Amino acid sequence: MVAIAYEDIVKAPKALLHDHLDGGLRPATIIELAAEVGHPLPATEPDELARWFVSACDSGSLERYIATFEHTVAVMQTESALRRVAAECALDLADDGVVYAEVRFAPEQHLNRGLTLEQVVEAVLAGFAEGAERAAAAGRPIRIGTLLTAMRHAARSMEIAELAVRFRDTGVVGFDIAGAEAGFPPTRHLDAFEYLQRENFHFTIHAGEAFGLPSIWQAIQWCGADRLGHGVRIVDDITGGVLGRLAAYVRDKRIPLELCPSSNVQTGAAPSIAEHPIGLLRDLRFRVTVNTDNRLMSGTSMSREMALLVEAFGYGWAELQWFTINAMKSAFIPFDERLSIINEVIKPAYAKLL
Ligand SMILES: O=c1[nH]cnc2c1ncn2[C@H]1C[C@H](O)[C@@H](CO)O1
Ligand SMILES: [Zn+2]
Repeated sequence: MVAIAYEDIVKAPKALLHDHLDGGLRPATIIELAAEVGHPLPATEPDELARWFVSACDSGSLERYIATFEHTVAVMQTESALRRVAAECALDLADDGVVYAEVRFAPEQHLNRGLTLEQVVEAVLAGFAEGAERAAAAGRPIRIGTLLTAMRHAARSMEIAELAVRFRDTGVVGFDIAGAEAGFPPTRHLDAFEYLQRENFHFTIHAGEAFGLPSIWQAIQWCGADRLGHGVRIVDDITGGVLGRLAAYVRDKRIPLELCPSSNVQTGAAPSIAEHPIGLLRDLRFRVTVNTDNRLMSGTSMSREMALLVEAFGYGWAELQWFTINAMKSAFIPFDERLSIINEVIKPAYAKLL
């Protein structure tokens, strides 16, 4: 098999479903914005700060990993900062060859300097639009959908779900809950999920990352999640290649798994990339997608995640196309729009590579 060059992975179109806005800031931007608001940082030089995030997140604990977001959330408290961070996010993803991305963030975390929830969402949407416009002008078109996240330890999920529905025609394509998983089961937010179902809206739930099967079961069978954020611990219901009832349900219903290999190794959800359950789940034909989670905290990108899998599992273009089409099929934008990206952008590009 011919080895795949990293530059070629960058050029190939990729689709990303699980990326946090506050987990993907440019280190230099954090430093500039922190200076403006007087927020103290653990490092003051971009490369050093980048290394600090990755090593602080390498602890094997989701809670300690999430604690590092203190430094990104602190500098995302004004309309101009939110707009800039969102625009740079769109540009960075487009530069990495991402043609479709769903980027999520929790509006409730950006109210410390007096913004309203609406102002926060409007600023981020304006930033994505600006970034996507600049990327298209540079010859790298990208479509970005926004997901609004509610924090699972807090009690604002209903309010955030209503906010998401209010912005459904202006760029918000779905809803999510995130934050520490152990002790905060999805059913805590059942009213929000039931509301979203009545509204015919889409949502994913972080589940099966730091907690196991009960979390996945609740997310799907109680809350009605369209997709699983991570969902990697579904392997606990697979023994010797034999699927238990929950794993069988997830596979039979083609429930998309938003797998995030590097992030999972950092938080201890997987021992290494080579031993990541993505290998098994792909072999068993689950609806597997590859994602970044937090590019800053993992020092990663979509191309890097793909390259790590190529190296660890010997994947070729056929597998990379499969992951990409799986993600595009599982996106929260309308079916006809998904199909046109698959048929007009993804398939023609991979046809030249296969
Ligand atoms: O992988 C994750 N699991 C649970 N929560 C997460 C993960 N990555 C980021 N978060 C949290 C921290 C962010 O501040 C929040 C919204 O993006 O979501
Ligand atoms: Zn996440």
